[in-house]
Order: sequence, then structure tokens, then C-alpha cells
Amino acid sequence: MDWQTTSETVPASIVPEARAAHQLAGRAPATGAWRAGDPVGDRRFARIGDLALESGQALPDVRIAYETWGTLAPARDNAILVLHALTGDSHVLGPAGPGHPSAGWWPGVVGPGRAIDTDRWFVVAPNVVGGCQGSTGPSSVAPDGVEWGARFPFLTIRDQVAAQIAFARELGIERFAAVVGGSMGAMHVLEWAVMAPDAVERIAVLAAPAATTADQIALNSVQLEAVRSDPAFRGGAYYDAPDGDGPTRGLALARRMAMLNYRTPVELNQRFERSWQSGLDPLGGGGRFAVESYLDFHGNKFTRRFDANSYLVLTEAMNSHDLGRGRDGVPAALDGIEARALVLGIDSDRYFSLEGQREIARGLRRTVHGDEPVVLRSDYGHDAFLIEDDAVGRAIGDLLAA
Ligand SMILES: CC(=O)SCCNC(=O)CCNC(=O)[C@H](O)C(C)(C)COP(=O)(O)OP(=O)(O)OC[C@H]1O[C@@H](n2cnc3c(N)ncnc32)[C@H](O)[C@@H]1OP(=O)(O)O
Ligand SMILES: N[C@@H](CCO)C(=O)O
Repeated sequence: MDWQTTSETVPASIVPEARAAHQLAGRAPATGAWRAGDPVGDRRFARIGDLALESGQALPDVRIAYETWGTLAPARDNAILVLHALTGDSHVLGPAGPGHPSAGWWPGVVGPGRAIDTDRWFVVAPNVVGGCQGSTGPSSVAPDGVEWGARFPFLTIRDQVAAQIAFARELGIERFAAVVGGSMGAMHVLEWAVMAPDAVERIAVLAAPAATTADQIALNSVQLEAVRSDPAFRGGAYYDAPDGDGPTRGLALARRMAMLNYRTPVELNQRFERSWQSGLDPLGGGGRFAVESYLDFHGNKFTRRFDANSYLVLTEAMNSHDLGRGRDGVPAALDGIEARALVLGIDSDRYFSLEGQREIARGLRRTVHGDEPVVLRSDYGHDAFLIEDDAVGRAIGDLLAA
């Protein structure tokens, strides 16, 4: 199947499989393949036109992939926007199927009877611009008929939120009862509260800073280099490489590095100890440590679901994050936020440490828990916001009840 010549309406029955195959090759379906609102598998798509970027450039004909759950009330006052983390997507909850190996990334928090109860709330989850799960990104086809690749424009967190704001307008939602997100998604949440204050009643900021610090940029930058230094990266023009090879080694290495930011010494030490696995992939002594196998597994798995160029674009967008830029600094920007807020941090998070959430909680005027963040105690580190569903759900439930 050729995505670029696909007719306006794609039969849903064949799309998930073909789409999954497309993602294996590092590409999302081409821009222009669908009419806005057409369902494709679990996803729908909205067209938001050209996106003016902070850099002064414009990204033409932007498409947003999204999923929804629940029913929008006649008064349109029960919508909740859920914004994913770096490698997430619109598939917040199930079902699993072709193209979706899991039952979503937050089924313990969002769903019938969950903290974000889809029997009450209308939940909207878009895939971020620059990503590779259906929204316009580097693997989309540019106006000249060739994938953007490395020509894809530099995006900031604010650019991505500008796209989300246009997307919400396209859906006819003027105000969200809550905008919720973790990690990169929480950076977007903070920007929503500043860029569209009238559209946001509550915000949930989970495990993110008000501005990405030098230390965090450093952790990200070695991952960027891991991808770029893979010879198969070819300066980002690998989609039609003659051998069909992409920068899988570099991307897998970047994911291994990232896993070390996302998890903790306590978890890795307790979970794997010094266990040795033999007979899997003989190296040196004929085996490897179980923790090495775990990192290899995650690195390799990641290359089957993510595009390297998107990884670069999204990581650089995270590096751009600074709520105070052009707004007289972070304290002034936080002080101007009117939305009721939950700020949650994780005690063992060695990537976006609690200091960042303390700054946010102390700077906001309307937190539902006082001047300090809600502290989630967990051995899982940064990923705890995706794993500790009960604690995260309770905190979000408190926000929604406020
Ligand atoms: C849930 C999704 O992945 S949805 C896809 C979209 N992605 C996102 O939204 C990103 C957010 N999600 C995530 O980052 C992760 O999924 C998390 C943090 C929520 C959970 O991480 P998980 O990968 O489920 O858990 P964990 O780190 O324990 O890894 C478990 C996997 O490691 C494998 N594993 C464990 N030990 C080893 C080992 N020694 N050697 C090899 N593999 C191992 C397990 O078999 C398991 O495999 P599976 O993923 O096929 O089930
Ligand atoms: N596990 C998360 C961490 C980033 O917040 C992801 O892969 O998106």
C-alpha cells in the first residue's frame, strides 16, 4: 500500500496493520491521506492548517491524530485534555491491537470508574506535533512530496501547544475542565495555562520542571548524539535508504540511556541484582547481566515503535521548554496562572527531580494542596507517573473534585 496515493477515506480494517508496518519503517502515514475526522483504527484526524512557529517559520497543513473517550456534554463543560509524555501517543487506553501492542499507556488512571472517569468526563488525547503516531512530524510528507526528515522545522513546546489550541478549536471545545499531563505532557500543560488561560479550568502537572535545566539538557543531548552518530542516520534522510536500514543502533542506545533517567538504582538493583543470563546473545563470557538484557530489550523494542527524527525533534522541543521565556521569568509566569492546580513530583525521580515541582508549587497561586507539591514515594523514579496508578489517580481525583 502506498500511503501517499491513498484515497481520501482509508478502510479502517486494513489500516492498523499497514500502519504498524509503516511505523516499523520509521514513517507515519503521509499528510494528506485522510479527511479530517475520518476514523482510522482507533484514531481520528483533525486538520488545523498552517502552524506559525516561534522561529518565524511555518509548518504547512498540520494534521493532529487524536482519540476520545466518553461523551461531550451538551454544555461542553466536561472535556479533559490528556497530554502524553515523550514517546507516548493518543492511545491512552485500550483495546490492544495491531499497531497498539498494549492496552494504552494510562488505563489505570483513565477509563470507566477510574480517576478520570470516562462515564463522566469526555477525554481527548492528541498526538503531539513532531511525533510519529499520526500527527504531522518529520516522517510526514512535505509539500514537495518527500518526507520532511531533517528538514522538519525546529519546534518548541509552545509551538506544540499552539497546535493543540488550534486542534481544540477545531473540535469545538472552548474550555477544558482539566488539562492533564506528565513529563513532556506537563510542560504542555503549563504552557496551556499561560497561552490559553480562558480555556483551562484546572491543570495537573506531573513530574516536570518549569524550565528544562542545564543538567536535563545534558542528559538529553547525549541521546541526540547517540542517534546522530549512527552512520545509518544519514543526516536524517534514511527513509528511503537503499538497504532499508535506519538508525536503529543509535535510537536503541538513546532509549537505553533514557531508561537510566526514567528508572532508579533501587529498582534496578532489587529487580536484577547481579543476575547473569546465558545463552541469549553470547557476548564475551557467553551471556550478559540481566540488567543489560533488560536495557537491550527496551532499546530494541523502542526502534519498532518510534521514528528517530521524531525523537530528535521532540527531545529538542523539551530542551526549549522555559515557561518564563519572554515573560519576565518563571516566577512571573507562574504567578499569572489562574487555573486550579495539582503539582505532583516523585521522590526518586533523577531526571526531573522534585526541585522543579517545588518551584512550580510555590509559584502558583491556586494549588489544591498548598505551597508544596504532592510527593509520590516510589522506587520507580520518573516513570512512576505512568506506573503508580492508585497514587496518581488519587491526586488527580482530588483536583477534579476541587
Ligand atoms: C504501555 C506502553 O508502552 S504504550 C506505548 C506508548 N508508550 C508510552 O506511552 C510511553 C510510556 N510508557 C512507558 O514508558 C512504559 O510502558 C511504562 C513506563 C509505562 C512501563 O514500562 P514497561 O516496559 O511496561 O515495564 P518494564 O520496564 O518493567 O519492562 C517490562 C518489559 O521488560 C521485559 N524484561 C524484563 N526483564 C528483562 C530482561 N532481563 N531481559 C529482557 N527483557 C526483560 C519484560 O519481558 C517486559 O516485556 P514486555 O514489554 O514485552 O511486556
Ligand atoms: N517512559 C516515558 C518517559 C518520558 O516521560 C516515555 O517513554 O515517554
